[in-house]
Amino acid sequence: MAQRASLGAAAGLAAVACLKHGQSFVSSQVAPRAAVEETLQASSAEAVPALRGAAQAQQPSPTGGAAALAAPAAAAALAAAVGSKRRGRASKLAAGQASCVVPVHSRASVARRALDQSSRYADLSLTEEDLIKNGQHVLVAYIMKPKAGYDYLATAAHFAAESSTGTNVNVCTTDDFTKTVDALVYYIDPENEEMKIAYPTALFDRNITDGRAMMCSVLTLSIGNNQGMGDVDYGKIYDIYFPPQYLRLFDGPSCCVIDMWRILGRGTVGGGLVVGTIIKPKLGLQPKPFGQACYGFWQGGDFIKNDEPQGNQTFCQMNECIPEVVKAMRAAQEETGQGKLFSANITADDPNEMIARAKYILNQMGPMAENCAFLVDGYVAGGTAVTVARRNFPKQFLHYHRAGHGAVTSPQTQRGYTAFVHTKLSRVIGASGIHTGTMSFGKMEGDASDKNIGFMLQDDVADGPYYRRSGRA
Ligand SMILES: O=C(COP(=O)(O)O)[C@H](O)[C@H](O)COP(=O)(O)O
Ligand SMILES: [Mg+2]
Repeated sequence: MAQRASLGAAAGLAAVACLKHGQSFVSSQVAPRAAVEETLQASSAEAVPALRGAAQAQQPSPTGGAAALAAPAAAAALAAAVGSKRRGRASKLAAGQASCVVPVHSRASVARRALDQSSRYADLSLTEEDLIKNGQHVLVAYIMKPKAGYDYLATAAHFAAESSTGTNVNVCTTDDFTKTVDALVYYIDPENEEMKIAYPTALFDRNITDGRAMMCSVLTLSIGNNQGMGDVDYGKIYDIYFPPQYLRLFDGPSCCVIDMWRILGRGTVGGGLVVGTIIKPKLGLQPKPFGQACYGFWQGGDFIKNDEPQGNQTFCQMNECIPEVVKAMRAAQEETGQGKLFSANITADDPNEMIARAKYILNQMGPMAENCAFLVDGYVAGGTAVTVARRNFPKQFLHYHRAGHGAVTSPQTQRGYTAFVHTKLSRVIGASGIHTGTMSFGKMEGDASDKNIGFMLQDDVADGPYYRRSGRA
C-alpha cells in the first residue's frame, strides 16, 4: 500500500470523527570496612546496609554529605575506573574490591543529589544530523525538569542511564560492549527544559519468532522507569524519530482511507470525506434499537463505529447485536446503492478473546466482510492488542481508539507523551486510522498545535516539533 495512501487513512477517520456532531541509596566500597561501619553509625539505626553484589561505588555529590558517603575518595576512584573511555578516565579500580549499597535517610543532603554519570551517558558533541545520517539511533526529544537542587546535565545523564544500560549507581559487571549500547544525552537546553536522547536501536528487544521490533520495548526504555525517578520533576516526550532501517521492523498500517473509498464505491483517488457517526447512547441500547439507529444513519451517512466501551455487554451481546447491524447494513446498501462501513470493537484483555470476536464478526458479515473495520482501544489495551488485530486480520481496517490517552497526553500533564507522539506511535504499530474526537473545539481538550497531527498523518514528509518525518513514522 502506498505510503501516502496509508497516511491518509488516519486523516480520513479524523474527518469522520470531526464531522460527527524517602529512602535513597548510595554505594560505597566494602573493602574499607571501617568506613562502611562509620557510615552506618552516621546514618540512623534502621539504615541497614543492603548488599548488592553488582553495584559499585557511587561518586560522591559535589556538596559532600560526608556522613552518608563514608568513603568518598575510594568510591570516586571506583566510579571513575568503570566510567566511559570517552572522556579518558584515568583511575583504576583496585582488583578484587567488592562493593555495597548503603541506604541513607533522605535528610542526608547526598540523597538529593544524582550520581553524576554525565561523563558516560551524555555526549553533547554528537550532532543530530550525524545521528540521523548514521541511522543507528532512535532519537527522543523530551521536556525534562530536574527536581530542585539537581544539576540539569547530571539528571539528564541519569535519565539516559536508567533508560538504557545503567541505574543510579555504577555497575561492576559493565564491560566495554555494554557501553556501546548506552543511551546518550546529545542535547540539553536547561532554560527551556529541553533534552534529547539518542537510543541505540540495538537496545530494543526483538521477537524470537520473526526478528521484528516491538514498541513495548521502545516504550519500556524511553518512557519507563524515567517517569518515576526521584531526581526528575517531570519528563514528557514531545517527538520521536525512528531511523528507516529500524522502522521497517515495525508493522505499520496495512489498510488506509483508499480502502474505505473503494468499499464505499468511490474509486481509489480523491474519494472525499467519509461521513461517520457513533451511535449514542454509548451504552444502554439493546440489539434491536442499536440496529435501527444504524439503519437510520446509513440512509445518508457512510460509517458507524461502536463507541469504545461497547462490545458484548450482557444486555447487548455481540451474537445478538452484530446480526442486527448486518441486517441494517444489507438493507441500507440495497436501498441507497452505496457501500456502508461498520467499525466493530474487538478490544479485550485476552488476545484469544479478540480473535474470537473478530472471527465471529467476519463470519456474520460474510461477503460484506470488507465493510467491517476492527476497533481497538489501543491506549488502555496497549500496543499488544493493536498488534493482535494488525497481524491476525491484516485485511481489515484497524481503527485505533485512544480513550484514556489524556492521562499522559493532556497539555496539563507534564509526564508521558503528547497526542502527536501517541498518534505517531500508533501508526508505527499498524493503526490504519486514529479516532480523534472533537479535540480542542468540542468536548475534548486540545490546543492549536494538535493540527500537526493531521500533517503528520497525511503527508509523506512532515515536520514534528523536533524531527522531520519521512516515511511511515
Ligand atoms: O465518544 C467519543 C465522541 O463522542 P461524541 O460523538 O459525543 O462527541 C469519542 O470517544 C471521543 O470524542 C474521543 O476523544 P479523543 O479525541 O480524545 O480521542
Ligand atoms: Mg467514544
